[in-house]
Amino acid sequence: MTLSVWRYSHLVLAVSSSIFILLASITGIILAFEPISNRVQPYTTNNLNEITVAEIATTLRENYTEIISLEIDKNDWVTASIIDGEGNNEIFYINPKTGENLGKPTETNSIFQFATNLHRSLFLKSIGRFFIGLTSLLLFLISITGIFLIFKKQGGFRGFFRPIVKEKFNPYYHTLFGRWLLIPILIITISGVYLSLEQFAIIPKSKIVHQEDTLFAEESLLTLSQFEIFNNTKLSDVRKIEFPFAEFPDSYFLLQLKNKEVLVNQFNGTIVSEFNYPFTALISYYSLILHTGQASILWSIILLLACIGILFFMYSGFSIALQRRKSRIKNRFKKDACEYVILIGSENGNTFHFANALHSELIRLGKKSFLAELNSYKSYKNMQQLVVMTATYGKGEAPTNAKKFNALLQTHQQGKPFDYSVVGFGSLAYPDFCQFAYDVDDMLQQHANSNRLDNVFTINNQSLESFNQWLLQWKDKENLDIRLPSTVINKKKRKTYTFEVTKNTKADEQSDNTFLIQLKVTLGKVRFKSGDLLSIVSDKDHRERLYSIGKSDGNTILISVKLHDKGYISNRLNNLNIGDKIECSIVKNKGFRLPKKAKNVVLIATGTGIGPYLGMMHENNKKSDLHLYWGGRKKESFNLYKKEIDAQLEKGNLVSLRLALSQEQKEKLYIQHVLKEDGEKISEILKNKGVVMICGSVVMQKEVTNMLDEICKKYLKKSLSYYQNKSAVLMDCY
Ligand SMILES: Cc1cc2nc3c(=O)[nH]c(=O)nc-3n(C[C@H](O)[C@H](O)[C@H](O)COP(=O)(O)O)c2cc1C
Repeated sequence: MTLSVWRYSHLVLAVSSSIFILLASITGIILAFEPISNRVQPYTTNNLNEITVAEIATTLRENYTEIISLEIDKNDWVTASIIDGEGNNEIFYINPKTGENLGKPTETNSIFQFATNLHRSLFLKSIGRFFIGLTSLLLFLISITGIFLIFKKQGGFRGFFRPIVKEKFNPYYHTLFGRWLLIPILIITISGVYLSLEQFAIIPKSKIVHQEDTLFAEESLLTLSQFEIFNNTKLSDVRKIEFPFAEFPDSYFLLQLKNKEVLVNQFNGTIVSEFNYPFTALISYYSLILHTGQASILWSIILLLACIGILFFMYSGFSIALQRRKSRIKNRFKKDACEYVILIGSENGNTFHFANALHSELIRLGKKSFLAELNSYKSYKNMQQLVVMTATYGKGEAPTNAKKFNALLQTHQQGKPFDYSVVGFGSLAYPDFCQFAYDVDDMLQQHANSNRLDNVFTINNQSLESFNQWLLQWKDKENLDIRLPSTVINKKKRKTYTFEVTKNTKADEQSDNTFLIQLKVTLGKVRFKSGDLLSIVSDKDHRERLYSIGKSDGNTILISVKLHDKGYISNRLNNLNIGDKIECSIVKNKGFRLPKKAKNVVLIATGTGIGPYLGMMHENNKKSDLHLYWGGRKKESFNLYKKEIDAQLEKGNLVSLRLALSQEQKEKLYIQHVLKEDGEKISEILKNKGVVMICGSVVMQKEVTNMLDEICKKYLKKSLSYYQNKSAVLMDCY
């Protein structure tokens, strides 16, 4: 079954039952407090497993003249029903150890009564009960479809417990909490359905008929404390004890235990009849206990969390669905009238956001642009430019709305030649980064009349900065004055801090136009770790630039920057002098931190990608063995970092260093070549639970991951994705 069918069922079930689920969860939250509040009542006893039936029966006989019954409810409160000296029936809680009267049972708190009625029947008697039962069933089906969605998301059955890639808040926590609360929710729903079926007598309640002994044995008078069955039975196993109503041989003790009922001769304690409850009665008993959370505070807390979780799932689920709905397409012109065609491949709607931005800019510039999903690919009579923007899902597969593209491409031909560009949206956290974009590029290359304008451009984590980079290069080729609309730029505001420059090496003093700048926050404390990102927003075009940071002495930030001629922010940073101030914010990047547990870590970087590693070496107080591979152009290129690296080598914070200096010999030597030479060592590290980290450009990342894949296949007989799935390969590339 396809992803969309599961997703559609999940959503339809949720929408159709949302009001009832809402009511059931809110009342469920209130009711979860009932067993918790009951537990703190003075009648609650925690030692029922230390008291035998013989002890309590003897105590009661000593204290009261006539006893009718003794009952232990789901809160472990013990109630005695007796006839007093004046012949009145009295019911009260007792201390099971001493038999002391602890007071009369009080009415259930009115809030709990109200919530119980609403939860059970919506105050609508049978009809309400029916809807509540149905809601349980629907919630059960929602959970089942949810399980399949998690399988799909995590790349199969085995991936169920794998770490979830952290994307946006709602999808991430919807999946994470979904996994945690799955079992309690399944238990709530199955027990709810069972109790409803029983209410409507679809599952019959079992009746017990004892086969009584007709000999009515009266001989061998024993005291209650001598009854074997009474001595062998603890109160924790008892639900109710009915005492004999008269001193006749055909009047027995009736012991209702958790799993059976026993008739006991009142004179000698022999078992007259014993009846194990049928399976249905046990299920009924445990359904009630599990559904209400009585009998265990821990379980009632879990139920409480599950009900809160259900409310969160409703909120996050609907907002995910809304986000997808936002990806509606609005076209002003007919498809055959347009010179620009933008085709989208998207699962969760984010790619639409970018495609819409380009589409509206083209319209603003008076161009005729047509927007469509990849699955609606047709022939476009006047198309001159095709832009495909697509996400990748699963194991490098097409998103749902792009699955048919390949087939459609074979069916629909384009009459005129056209240029095309492919922009891949993906995440480096997945083994097959933007794979579907590369596949689309291959498909289009085979297509008659197509002319590829540029290589596939990949965008990690919906980076606005990368999208803008692509837009700049594309608009130059198209000679268009495109600007990113503010709806795209102002996605979210981050908390900013004022930083002061404490060191700046300046680009003109180094080869390769790179420099190292050190910043310290001026006021308050800002928390960050090496590998996090520093965000600087340009006051000119309001675009955000992100730099990987290293954490250095005294909570200072260290970044390595390449100066670009036209780069506004890199020029601004380069021109800063010691003592100058700059406003920046910190973006947490938890997926790219120095691993706490790995004994060996391989650090791979080219150029300024070394920045976070400078901090990581500094932070390496657990003394993992760090092995650095760095790629640059010349010997002098490394001078900027040499002093610091030598110091770290000396301290033992860095164990080995290998440089790949491309222009220092006749044949170009790149970082992947050096990695190949050290293939065996790297494979040993991966095999022994070590971690490989990669930081730098996406181009380098592609070469390096290809080489690592080769190494893994050669030495470990496994592909790199095996280690990526185990979070043994961390990447931060741009
Ligand atoms: C379940 C799941 C699987 C993904 N698989 C990949 C993948 O294999 N390769 C990749 O580059 N990105 C992968 N991604 C990242 C998405 O392609 C990326 O976040 C994209 O920007 C989402 O765009 P959309 O919201 O338009 O669907 C995956 C994301 C999710 C949630």
